[in-house]
Amino acid sequence: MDQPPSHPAIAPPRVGVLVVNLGTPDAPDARSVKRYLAQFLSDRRVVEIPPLLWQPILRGIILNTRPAKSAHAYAQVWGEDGSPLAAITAAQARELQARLGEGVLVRHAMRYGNPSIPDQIAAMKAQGCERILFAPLYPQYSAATTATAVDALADTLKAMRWQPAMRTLPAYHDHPAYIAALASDLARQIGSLSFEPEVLVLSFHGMPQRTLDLGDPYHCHCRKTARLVAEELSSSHPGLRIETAFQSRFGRAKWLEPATDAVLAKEAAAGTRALAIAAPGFSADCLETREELAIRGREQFLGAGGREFAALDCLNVSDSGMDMLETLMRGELAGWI
Ligand SMILES: C=CC1=C(C)c2cc3[nH]c(cc4nc(cc5[nH]c(cc1n2)c(C)c5CCC(=O)O)C(CCC(=O)O)=C4C)c(C)c3C=C
Ligand SMILES: [Fe+2]
Ligand SMILES: [Fe+2]
Repeated sequence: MDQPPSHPAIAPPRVGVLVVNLGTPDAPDARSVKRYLAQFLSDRRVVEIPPLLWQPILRGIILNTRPAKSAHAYAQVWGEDGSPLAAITAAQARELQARLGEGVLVRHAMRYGNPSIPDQIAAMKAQGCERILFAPLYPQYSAATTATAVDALADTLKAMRWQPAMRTLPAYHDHPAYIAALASDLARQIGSLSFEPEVLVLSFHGMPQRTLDLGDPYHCHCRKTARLVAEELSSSHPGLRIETAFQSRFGRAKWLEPATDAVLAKEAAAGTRALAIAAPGFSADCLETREELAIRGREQFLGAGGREFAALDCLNVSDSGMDMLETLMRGELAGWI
């Protein structure tokens, strides 16, 4: 029988992967932070207060006070390659590109700030991507993170005549590859500490309690991640107690509890001397891990009587972290590559 004709001259449609994270200011100064916070905190998925009430508070108070304070915090963690969140997200995209090979174009975008989602989708389309996997790197789904990133994608597509076909990466809070990556990376980091922690605190970014009451799955996703990681770690570290907490409270409303700073103070007061803290909900180290946990968390714990403290790294571009991201992306790209 004749072989079916091959068409070497016709290149297959190019597939793209756009990894997305929250975003960060362009520079650690009050002006840049103000621009970033104005965009971030005007997002109605993030602050669910009617704009007629919220915008005067935001423009009249918050944007006149917070940028200077936050810029000081950013300056403490800013590296030679800029904001840790930006540098690590870019590195994750480069590493994924190397792993997925030439048939797939990998880029990164930020929900707030740069590089923006519309700019990156347009650039990928211009480079021939007719199919794009949109991958917000939030393991736990929330409307304030995952949904708003997908909203920005939808707005982008709405303005395009010739849209690429899209898939979005689902939450992966209980994906076996994610749990295994966390358990092995945390075990590796704990094993290389100069002390043995009595407690490992798993600190997730907080959300208003109201979002849980309204049906946002974020809190349940965080709890499930913590339970699964604790189960995996219990075999390698049977004596290690694991606690879950929620950090970064913003505003006056009630947020998810227990609050990380309260847990650190309570542990020290109860006699815990050696403690490690990790932030499994952040795929890249950022202000909230390097400043809030590693600097202020340390001060809180040691100031309340603790002796040994370690803030562990996020998965970032570790081998286990990148193995996990490659597994997730290949799973979603099935049938496309
Ligand atoms: C990982 C998930 C995140 C959730 C959920 C989240 C909710 C959330 N955040 C704020 C307010 C702020 N967050 C800020 C920084 C920040 N938040 C996340 C992630 C989540 N936020 C990250 C990765 C970062 C770090 C960004 C960086 O540049 O490194 C900030 C800015 C910093 C500051 O001024 O403190 C604010 C403000 C709300 C209100 C919210 C839930 C509704
Ligand atoms: Fe946040
Ligand atoms: Fe914070």
